[in-house]
Amino acid sequence: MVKKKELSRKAKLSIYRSIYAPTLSYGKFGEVFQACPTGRRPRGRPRRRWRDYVSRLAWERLGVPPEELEEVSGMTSAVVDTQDSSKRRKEEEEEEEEEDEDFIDDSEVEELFQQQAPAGFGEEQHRVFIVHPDVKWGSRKQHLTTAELMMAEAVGLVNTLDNWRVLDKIILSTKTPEKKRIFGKGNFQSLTEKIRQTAGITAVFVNVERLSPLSERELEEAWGVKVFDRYSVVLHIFRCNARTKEAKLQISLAEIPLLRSRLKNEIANLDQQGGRTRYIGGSGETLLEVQQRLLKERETKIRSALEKLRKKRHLLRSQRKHKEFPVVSVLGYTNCGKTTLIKALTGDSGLQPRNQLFATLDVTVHAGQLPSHMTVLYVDTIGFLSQLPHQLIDSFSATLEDIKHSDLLVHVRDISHPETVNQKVNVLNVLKNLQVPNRLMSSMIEVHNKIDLVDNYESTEPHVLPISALEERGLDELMTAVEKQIVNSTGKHILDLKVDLSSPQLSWLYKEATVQDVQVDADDGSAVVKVIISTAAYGRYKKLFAGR
Ligand SMILES: Nc1nc2c(ncn2[C@@H]2O[C@H](COP(=O)(O)OP(=O)(O)OP(=O)(O)O)[C@@H](O)[C@H]2O)c(=O)[nH]1
Ligand SMILES: [Mg+2]
Repeated sequence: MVKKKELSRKAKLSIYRSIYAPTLSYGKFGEVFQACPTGRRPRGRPRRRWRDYVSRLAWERLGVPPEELEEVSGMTSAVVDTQDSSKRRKEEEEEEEEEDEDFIDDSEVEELFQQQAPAGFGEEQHRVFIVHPDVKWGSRKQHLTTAELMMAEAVGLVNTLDNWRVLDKIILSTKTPEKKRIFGKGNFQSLTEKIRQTAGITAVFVNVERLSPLSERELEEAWGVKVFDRYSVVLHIFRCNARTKEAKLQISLAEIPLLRSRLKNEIANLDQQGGRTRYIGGSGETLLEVQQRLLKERETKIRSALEKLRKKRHLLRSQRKHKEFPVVSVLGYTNCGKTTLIKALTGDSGLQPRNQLFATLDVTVHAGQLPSHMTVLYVDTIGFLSQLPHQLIDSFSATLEDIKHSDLLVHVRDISHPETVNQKVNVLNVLKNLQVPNRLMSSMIEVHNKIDLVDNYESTEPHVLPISALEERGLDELMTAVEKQIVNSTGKHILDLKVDLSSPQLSWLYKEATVQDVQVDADDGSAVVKVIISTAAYGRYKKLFAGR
C-alpha cells in the first residue's frame, strides 16, 4: 500500500509503470500526474468532483475503468482519497505490513532459485545412460506411440542440455513398472551389469514420469550413479531457460517435491546412523521436522508471490481487453515453431526461436497487424510435452490460464515430426484438462508448420493451413483466416462509414472504434472512414448520428 503523504511523483510513476508498462507509453502516465501531481485534492475542490475528475482522467488517458482503479494497489486512495483520518492511516499501515511479509524482490527470487538447485544438476557435465521401460500390455501401455519414438524424445531432452550427452541407451520390457526396481529380477540384473560395466557413465535417466524417493535411492545404490526421471530432467531444462521472475518462481515451486524427496532420502540415510531422533537445539523438533517446516514456509512464500504476479497479470489482461486489442494465443507442442511463427507475423526481432525443447518459458505478447490493419496481440506460450508431470503443469498453470482468455487460439503443429499425430492428441488433451471454453476450441485454427521439410506435402485433414514459418510461406492465408475468426469471435465489423467532417463523427469513431483509414473528399467536406467497430458501438453510433 502506498502512503499518500509520502507519495512522490517519482514513486507514483514507478507504481503506474510497474502496472501498466507493458501496454502504455510513458507519456500517458505523465499526463495523469500532471493533472494531480501531489496526489492530493486541491484546496476548495469538492471531494466528489475531484474523484470524478481523476476517475475520468484515468479512464480517458489510461483506459482504466473506475472499478479497476480501486484494484490498483491503493492508487485511488493515493490519488483521490485525501481523507486524513487516523483510522484510514492505521488500515494502510496494517495492509503495508501484511504486504511486506510475503513480498519477494528480484534478488530474493534469484537467491531462492540458485539456492535450491537440486543436487546432481548445476553446471555438472553428465554422460547419460538412458533406460526406457517398455510396458507391452496393461493399462500403462502407451497406445499412440512406440518405445523407439519415446526413446528418441528422451534423447532429445538430454541433448537439449549443454553439458549433457547420451553415452548409451536401452529399451527394456517390463510388466511391473510400478515396482521399486521397475524391471523383473533378470532384466534388472543384466541392466545393472551393463551400467556398471560401461565406462564413463555419470547418470542414468529412467524415462518414466516420476520415480518415488525410495526407488530413486535404491536405483542409485544399485547403480552407483545419479538417477534422474522425466520430471527432474524437464525441470532442469526449465531451470536453464528461465529468465523472468515469474518463470523462476514457478520452477522453484515445481522443485519443492524434488527437495522433499531428497530430504526423505537424506533423513533415511541419517536414520541408519540413528540421526532422526536427535532434537535440534532444545527446540523439540527433530531435524526432519525442522527441514520440513522450512520447506513448507518456502512453498507458502513462493505461492503467495506467484499469486501477486497472477493478480497483476489479471489486471493487465482486463486492460488489454479494455483497449480492445484482440488476443491470439499461439500454442502447440514444444519446438513446433510457435516463436518462429510469431516472429514472422509481427517482425519482432527480439524473438529468439531456438532448436531446443522448452526454449520459451515465459508468456510474451507481441503486437501484429492483420490485412485490414487491425492490431492483434499474439501470445507466445510455453510448449507442451507428452506425459509432462502434473505437478509441473500445476506450477505453470497460471501461465497457461492466459490461453483461456484469448479471442482466438492458433494450434501450430510440426508436420515434419514423426510423432505429429501423437503430439496433436497431447495438445488437445492438455487444452481439455485446462477446461478451455468450447467457443475457443471450435474456432481454433490448426496450422501445419514446417512444410518445407516434407516432400510434396499434401494435407489429409480438412480445414488446416499449411505454412512454413521459417520460409514465410502461407502467412497471408493464415492472417486472413485469423482476421475472419477474430471478427466473428469478437462481434466486430469492418465497415466503411461516410462521415461529415464538420460533425464530431470522426473524433467519436477515433475514441470508440479502431480507425483504419480515412479518405477525405475535400469537395463536399466528407470522408470515408474504414473502421473496426463492435456491434454495440455501431449501435450507439447510428443512434447518435442518425440522419446525418
Ligand atoms: N525447416 C523449418 N524449421 C522451422 C520452421 N519453423 C520453425 N522452425 C525451426 O524449429 C525450431 C524451433 O522453433 P521455435 O520457434 O523456437 O519453436 P517453439 O514452438 O517456439 O519451441 P518452444 O518455445 O521450445 O516450445 C527452430 O530451430 C526453428 O528454426 C519451419 O517452418 N521450417
Ligand atoms: Mg518458443
